[in-house]
Amino acid sequence: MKCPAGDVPVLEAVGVSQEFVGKSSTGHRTRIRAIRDVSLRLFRRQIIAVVGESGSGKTTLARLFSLLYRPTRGEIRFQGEPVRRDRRGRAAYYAEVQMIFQDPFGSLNHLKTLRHIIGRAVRLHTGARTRSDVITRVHEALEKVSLTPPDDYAQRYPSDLSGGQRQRVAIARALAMNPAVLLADEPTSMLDASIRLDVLNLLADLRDQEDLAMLYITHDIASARYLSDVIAVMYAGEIVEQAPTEELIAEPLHPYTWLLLQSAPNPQHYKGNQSIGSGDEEDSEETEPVDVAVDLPGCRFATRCPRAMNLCADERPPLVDVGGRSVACWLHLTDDARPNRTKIEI
Ligand SMILES: Nc1ncnc2c1ncn2[C@@H]1O[C@H](COP(=O)(O)OP(=O)(O)OP(=O)(O)O)[C@@H](O)[C@H]1O
Repeated sequence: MKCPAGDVPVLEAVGVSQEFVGKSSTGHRTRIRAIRDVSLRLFRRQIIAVVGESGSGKTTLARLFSLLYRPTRGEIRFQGEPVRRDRRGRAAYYAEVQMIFQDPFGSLNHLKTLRHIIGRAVRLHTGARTRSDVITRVHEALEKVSLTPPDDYAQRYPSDLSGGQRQRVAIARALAMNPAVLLADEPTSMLDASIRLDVLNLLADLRDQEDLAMLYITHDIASARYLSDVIAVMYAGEIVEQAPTEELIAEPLHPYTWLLLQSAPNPQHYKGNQSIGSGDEEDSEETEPVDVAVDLPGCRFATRCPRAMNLCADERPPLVDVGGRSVACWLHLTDDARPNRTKIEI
């Protein structure tokens, strides 16, 4: 993939794999390869959407970036440097890389006011120490997410707020630390359809106003299209295609991307109205997702792929550069393994 010239990625995964010990569908202990050899580079002011169906490894990738897991292989880098995992290294990282979770209610302490919730984060991760400094930062953060007047909201409890307002509080808490990166794992999936668009618009505005980079994790390719500059499509723990958003939508190269787009709602239907991501899209897939506990030699999508060839079941396609985009599919490799752009028609 083409990258902004000369820039160092603000956040990067380099050849990252994550394995768990779990049970296979037959009940035996087995190695689950949740993420396999994933590399991703996020630049300042860029929004990358990571899209894929349930079980494709999106949350595991977000957890690797939030240091909740130590990768089995590969490394996470911040501003070009491997992330240190000792106490001070983590504290420095969390001051720059903040996470927003799916469930805004679960991630907020119900017994505390917003002033306490956001103020605690301010005291822990910024230089603000005096009461008035902390309150100023809390009010600024509430204003940035349009919870105004801030001194009124600061006295409220999460239970006084709607789902969308709670997600705004979670975003305000993250912003109060002046981070460089937001990791947003399905931030709208538990909200009413009518307020999803508001939260997406807020995230888009914050990228511009706060110079933020964002990793937006979603199963909903429609919202990925709405918000992101680049889409990375994951399938069974691997990135199978990555491209600038409009190029990927206009001309998907991987058959899985093509199928994802076919099952997404018609863009004309949701663009400009409030119905982004009904949440039903992934159910429209009729075939079963691949079992990541089973180690297949070839392409992991081959058993579901309408364009599969004999080769696909035997050999894993590498992720190659095809005209400035990345795709892992034998359809795009010529006999002598040079990348080749083939229009997908299924
Ligand atoms: N702690 C764990 N132990 C064992 N297996 C796990 C663990 N976490 C994830 N997995 C497995 O790794 C694979 C990827 O899971 P992950 O939650 O990252 O996918 P996802 O794309 O985020 O799915 P969803 O949208 O349903 O959350 C799945 O097969 C899952 O069962």
